[in-house]
Amino acid sequence: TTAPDAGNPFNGYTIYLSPYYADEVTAAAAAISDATQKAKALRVKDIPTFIWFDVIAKTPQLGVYLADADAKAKASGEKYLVQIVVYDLPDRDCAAAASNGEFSIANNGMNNYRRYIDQLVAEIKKYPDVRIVAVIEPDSLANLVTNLNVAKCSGAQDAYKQGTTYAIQQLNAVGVYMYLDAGHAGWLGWPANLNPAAQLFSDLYRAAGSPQFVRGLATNVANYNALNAASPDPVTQGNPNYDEMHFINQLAPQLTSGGFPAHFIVDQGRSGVQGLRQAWGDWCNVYGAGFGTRPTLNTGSSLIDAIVWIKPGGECDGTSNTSAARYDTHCGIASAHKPAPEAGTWFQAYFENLVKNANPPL
Ligand SMILES: O=[N+]([O-])c1ccc(O[C@@H]2O[C@H](CO)[C@@H](O[C@@H]3O[C@H](CO)[C@@H](O[C@@H]4O[C@H](CO)[C@@H](O)[C@H](O)[C@H]4O)[C@H](O)[C@H]3O)[C@H](O)[C@H]2O)cc1
Ligand SMILES: [Mg+2]
Repeated sequence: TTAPDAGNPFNGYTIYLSPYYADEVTAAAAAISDATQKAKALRVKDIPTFIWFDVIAKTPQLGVYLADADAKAKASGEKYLVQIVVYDLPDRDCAAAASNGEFSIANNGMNNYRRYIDQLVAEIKKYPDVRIVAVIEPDSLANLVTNLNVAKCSGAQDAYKQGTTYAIQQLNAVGVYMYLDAGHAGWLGWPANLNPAAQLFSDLYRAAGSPQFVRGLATNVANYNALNAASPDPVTQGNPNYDEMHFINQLAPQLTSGGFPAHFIVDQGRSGVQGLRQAWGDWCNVYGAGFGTRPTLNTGSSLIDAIVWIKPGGECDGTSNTSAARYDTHCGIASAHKPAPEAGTWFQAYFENLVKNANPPL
């Protein structure tokens, strides 16, 4: 492959709008009777989100999106960038129940995962003119920092490291710009977690051969923290890194000294409203959340390439059905909007609140 362009990979690119999410939003708006809210909801169609490849069956769809972006680029003369999330490790989401994936380590999981990555790579190879930015495996390495006391996480440690290494090496070979998932300020941002996190990320990066297309880390994926909080949310009490900016400013130099000169992208898709949670660890369908700062390269920090919307607002975090196989107690607590459908499926009431509570307003 060619070497990566220096600097911010988003610079000069038109971000491809996910047709999948656009269809979800169109259907959602159709179900809203209030004219003002309906109009606001429809505006979300034009806001770029990341496309999640959470099952191997979706991998051929990447080729469809890349072909579409390629055609749009050739028709308009613009350069197109497609935002994806790679999210299918075996024993996925090891500290929770809500987003458990299709592959298990015990059942040929590593071979299946390599096949999943290989299928993404095969689609990517067909469209060399379309730029891809990928967030790599939300909730994987972060769980190895704080949850090795959870049996499923300690059991998944090698698979997560080997799987992530395979993914970044294979995607690097086809020029995909990558940001590894790094939890958020309320997870790895606690002072006690910072150095272990920096150690884990930089060790893995160097052991993989410092892949040149690995640009850095993604933070706050599917979480609700402010990038720059006007004042610390009460639940952050005790953590001086009370927002993503503080977390990033503390983490970046430790990564650089570990040989990983990381830049960042920060999810603000559901960060419009602060002060919602009973506890900072509340992550499931937090009630009252609003769409946050619109995606932009005007981030206010040379460490941050872009503010982005990674978790598509309206897609559920997890079911509130206590008898469901993937029921996680975090989706049944006071902070959580109930009743909620299965993770990844459309949560209409939640979406309507995101629209209503959007800050800045839609
Ligand atoms: O003051 N002190 O002295 C002190 C001492 C120790 C402290 O411990 C810290 O407490 C934190 C909670 O405050 C914990 O952070 C939570 O960890 C969970 C995983 O275990 C995360 O859950 C994931 O969230 C994802 C979406 O983000 C979901 O997609 C995914 O399914 C879901 O699993 C939460 O976000 C995240 O907020 C830290 O681990 C923990 O180390 C804290 C303070
Ligand atoms: Mg999840």
